[in-house]
Amino acid sequence: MGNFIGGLGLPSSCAAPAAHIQHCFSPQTWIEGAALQQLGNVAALPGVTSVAAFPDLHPGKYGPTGIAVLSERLHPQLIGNDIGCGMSLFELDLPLRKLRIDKAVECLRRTEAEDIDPHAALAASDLPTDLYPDALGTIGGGNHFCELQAVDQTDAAGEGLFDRQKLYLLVHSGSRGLGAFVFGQMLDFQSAVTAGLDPESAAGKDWRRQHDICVTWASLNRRLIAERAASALRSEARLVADVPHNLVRDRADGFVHHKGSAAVRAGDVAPIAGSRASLSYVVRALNGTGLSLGGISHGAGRKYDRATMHGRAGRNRSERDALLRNAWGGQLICDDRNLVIEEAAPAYKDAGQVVQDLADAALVVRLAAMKPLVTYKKAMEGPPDRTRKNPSRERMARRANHGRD
Ligand SMILES: Nc1nc2c(ncn2[C@@H]2O[C@H](COP(=O)(O)O)[C@@H](O)[C@H]2O)c(=O)[nH]1
Ligand SMILES: [Mn+2]
Repeated sequence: MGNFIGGLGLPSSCAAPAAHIQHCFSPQTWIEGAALQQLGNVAALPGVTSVAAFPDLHPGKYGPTGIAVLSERLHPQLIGNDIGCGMSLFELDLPLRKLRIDKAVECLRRTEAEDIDPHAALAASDLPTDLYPDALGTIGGGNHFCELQAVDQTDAAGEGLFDRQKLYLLVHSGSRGLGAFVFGQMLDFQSAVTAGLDPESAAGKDWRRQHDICVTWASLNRRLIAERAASALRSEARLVADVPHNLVRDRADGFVHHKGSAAVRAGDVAPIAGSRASLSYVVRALNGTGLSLGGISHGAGRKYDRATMHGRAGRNRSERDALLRNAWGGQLICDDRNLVIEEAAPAYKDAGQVVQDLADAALVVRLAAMKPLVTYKKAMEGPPDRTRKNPSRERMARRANHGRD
C-alpha cells in the first residue's frame, strides 16, 4: 500500500484518473497550495466524477473545506465529524433602536441556561427522544457561534427582505457529540476511509441513515440555540434561512458531498459568514448553482491556521483587549483566551471577495451585508471521549450496529 497523502487517507498508489474540477473562484482570491493539493486528491477518490471548489477553499484535516463532490460511492471522510453543520439566520422581533450592547452581552451569556424541552423537541422532529438531549441547544466550541447582527447595507435584490430597524441572529453549529460519534465509528472501519462505501452495502446504508439523523438533529440544534438566545433577549426568533454545509445530497447520477459548502437550490436565501469583526452577507442562489453541484460558499474560509494566528494577533494585552471589540461597537463573549486569538478576524479571508467571486461566477446575487454586534463563542472542546459511558451514545451505537430499535 502507498503512502497516505494530504490527510485524505488516499493511498498514493491508487492513481485513478482524476475527475474534472470546477474552480468557482477568481485569481484575486487567496487559495493555499495545500488546499489545491488536497483538492487534487479528492478528485482522484474512487467513484468521484466531478468536483466544484469555492473561494473559501482551505486545507482541512481529512480533506479541503469549501468543496462539493459528486461521487458514485459514499465518502464519510469527506463530510467529517460535524455532520449537518450549517448556518441559520433568524429575524428577531426586537428593534435595533432598543439595543444596549452591554446589556445584550449579559443576556446572551445566559443563552445556554435558558429553559428548553429537548425531549419534546426531538419527538417533534421525529428523532428518538434520548438522542443526545443534553447537547441540544448548545453551540459547541471552535468557530461555532451565535451572533447578534444588524443590517449594514441592503442590495437592490434584497430590498424589502431585510429590515434595517430589526436585529438578526446568525447561528453556526452542527451535530455536536452525535456527529462525532458517527464519524468515530466510521474511522474504525478502515476500508471506508480509503475507498469510501458502496451506497447499496449494509455499511453504506447504515452510515447514510445515521448521517440523515445527524442532519436533522443539527438543524434542530440551531433552532433551539436561536430560541434560547431570543428568550435570553426577551424576544422571539423567526427563521429566515437554514442552510447546512456538511452533508450528502442525492442526485440521479450519484451523491453530492458538501464539505464546507452551503447546499442550496436556485432561489434559496443563504448566509455567508465573514468573521466576528467583519461583515457577513446574505445571498440568493441562482440557476448557475446547477453547474456547481448545488454548492456555494458558506463563509469566508480560513486564511491562517490556529497555530499561526498566535504570532499574528493578540501579542500583548492591549491587542488582546482590542480583539474583544469591533468597528461597529460590537463585542465578543468568549472566555477562552486562545480562541479569541485563533478566531480573530485576520484568521479569515475577505467574505466580500468570496461573495464577489460567487456573483461573478453567476452562482449568487447579493441581498444584504450584516454587521456583527454581539458574538458568543464557546471554549474549544477536546476530541470526543469515546470510552466514557454515555447511555444515549450507547443506544446510538446499538442502532448503528443492529439497525433501528
Ligand atoms: N459572522 C461570523 N462569522 C464567523 C465567525 N467565526 C467564523 N466565522 C465564519 O464562519 C465560517 C465557518 O466555517 P466552518 O468551516 O467552520 O463551517 C468561517 O469560514 C468564517 O468565515 C464569527 O465569530 N462571526
Ligand atoms: Mn460549519
